[in-house]
Amino acid sequence: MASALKNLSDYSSKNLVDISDKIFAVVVAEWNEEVTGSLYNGAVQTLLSHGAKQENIVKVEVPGSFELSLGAQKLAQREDVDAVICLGCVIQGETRHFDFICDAVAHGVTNVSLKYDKPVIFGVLTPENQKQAMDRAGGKHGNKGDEAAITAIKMLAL
Ligand SMILES: Nc1c(NC[C@H](O)[C@H](O)[C@H](O)CO)[nH]c(=O)[nH]c1=O
Ligand SMILES: CC(=O)[C@@H](O)COP(=O)(O)O
Repeated sequence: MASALKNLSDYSSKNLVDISDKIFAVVVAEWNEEVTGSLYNGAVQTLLSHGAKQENIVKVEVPGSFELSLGAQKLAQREDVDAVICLGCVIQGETRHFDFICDAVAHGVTNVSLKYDKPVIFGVLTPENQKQAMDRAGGKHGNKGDEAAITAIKMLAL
């Protein structure tokens, strides 16, 4: 369902697990930092509002979304980390580079999650332009960071 039809920050908080002792690693891409910074703020606020402790939220920055997979792997392999949230924004350019990055990070993040049997959340925007990105980073369609954080919490219930 398109974000235009389902706000990214519209979710149910029912029946969530206690996350007061859970450690969340958040890997943030530096590319499009205005957008990814908003995603990060949304994710952290969502985690805190559901009982996570600030000291249990570990932030790691990587250069771009392509590097999110390796950043996620380095954190997922830590026994003390319960879930990893990957945040990025890949904006379409003139060439097919966009496709390769998006495909690589989607597969890479999935592989890390399966390898370490932990939630590794794909919180990566793949917009056509800056406006679409901002609309999904705290704008009219909500915040992808909120969605990524609540997804991590829900996956911890499995
Ligand atoms: N164009 C965007 C990039 N490009 C950089 C790649 O992610 C990567 O860092 C580079 O190819 C070196 O490996 N990254 C984004 O996150 N967003 C973009 O729009
Ligand atoms: C998604 C990208 O890497 C993008 O910024 C590259 O732009 P272009 O395809 O115009 O080189």
